[in-house]
Amino acid sequence: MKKRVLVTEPIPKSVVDYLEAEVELERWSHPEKIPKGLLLQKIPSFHGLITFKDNIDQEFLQAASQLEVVSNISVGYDNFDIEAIKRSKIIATHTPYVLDETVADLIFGLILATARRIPELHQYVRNGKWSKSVDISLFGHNVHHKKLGIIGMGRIGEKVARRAKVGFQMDVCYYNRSRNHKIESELGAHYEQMDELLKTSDFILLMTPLTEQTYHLIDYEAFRKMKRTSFFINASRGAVVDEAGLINALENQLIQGAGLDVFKQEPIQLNNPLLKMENVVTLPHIGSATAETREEMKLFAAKNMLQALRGDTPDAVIKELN
Ligand SMILES: NC(=O)C1=CN([C@@H]2O[C@H](COP(=O)(O)OP(=O)(O)OC[C@H]3O[C@@H](n4cnc5c(N)ncnc54)[C@H](OP(=O)(O)O)[C@@H]3O)[C@@H](O)[C@H]2O)C=CC1
Ligand SMILES: O=CC(=O)O
Repeated sequence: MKKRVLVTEPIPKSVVDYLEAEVELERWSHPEKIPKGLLLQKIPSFHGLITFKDNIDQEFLQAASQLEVVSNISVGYDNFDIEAIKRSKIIATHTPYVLDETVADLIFGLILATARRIPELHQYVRNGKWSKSVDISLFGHNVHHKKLGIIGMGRIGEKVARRAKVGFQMDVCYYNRSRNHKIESELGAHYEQMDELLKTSDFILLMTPLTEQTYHLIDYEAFRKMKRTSFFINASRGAVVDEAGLINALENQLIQGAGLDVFKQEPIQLNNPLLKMENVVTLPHIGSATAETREEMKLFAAKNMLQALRGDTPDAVIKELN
């Protein structure tokens, strides 16, 4: 008898066909997330779950009596309670590498949009304000040859560093808990302690995972150390920043602007003060959201699932569970 897999995110036909060759599939294909109650009701009859952002917590795991594998369609897995999964012996996988270039492209888009004020000027043209040469008060700032500080120089950070060094001749420094010797020797990016990076960078990119250690890693005190002319970019997870501290820092002009793909609460609430600030560019968590890359991520998640259900080691088991 075929094993049963539940997929709670829309997937393309190619991935459906790939999975159905080996397993019996049930799909939740609505644009809105599956309600938690319904997921808990359904999950006892499944061996596998392919998910995008469902919370895989203790309550879910208790209900998932036959579950063997949970496969996340994303590289970040802060929606997983890793300690609870360890105790359950369920295999958990994610989708690293396939999205790195795409997310790095988006991050450069955010850097450029923020420094060159692209959304604001786009609106200026559309609102019919372009009647003479653009006033100096609307000029942006250079990106090329500036200093980029990356907090979290991992797979995606490296791709951003490459773009910054090769395409924009930027001075790139980074902070991690451990040294990334490859990026130092290949690109000449240099390691700096966090304080030094905060004090000297023109652009500060946050690219760590969200963990207990990184929760509110950047708070008001961190913004106080940054240059008043600096731009803060976050494409990691909203909770790696203390969002109230960021709002405060922007209101007090401790930094010049921010480019944000991720927020404390997603979707963002419309009364969030960040949405009223001209010097803040906001995106709806779309780092990996191109048609090509999302399809590749879904295929990768499906491969991880089938490998695990066959008893093989999946290509991308979450490292704490390896
Ligand atoms: N906006 C979007 O759409 C997307 C967001 N993301 C987010 O980006 C994150 C990073 O992805 P990826 O590059 O693949 O991950 P990696 O694991 O490859 O890189 C993460 C880096 O963060 C560093 N890091 C981890 N913990 C700390 C810490 N406490 N202090 C300082 N540095 C730390 C790690 O170095 P070390 O261990 O040496 O400290 C590592 O270099 C994902 O977890 C996800 O949350 C990912 C894809 C798309
Ligand atoms: O945020 C997206 C991810 O892949 O992580």
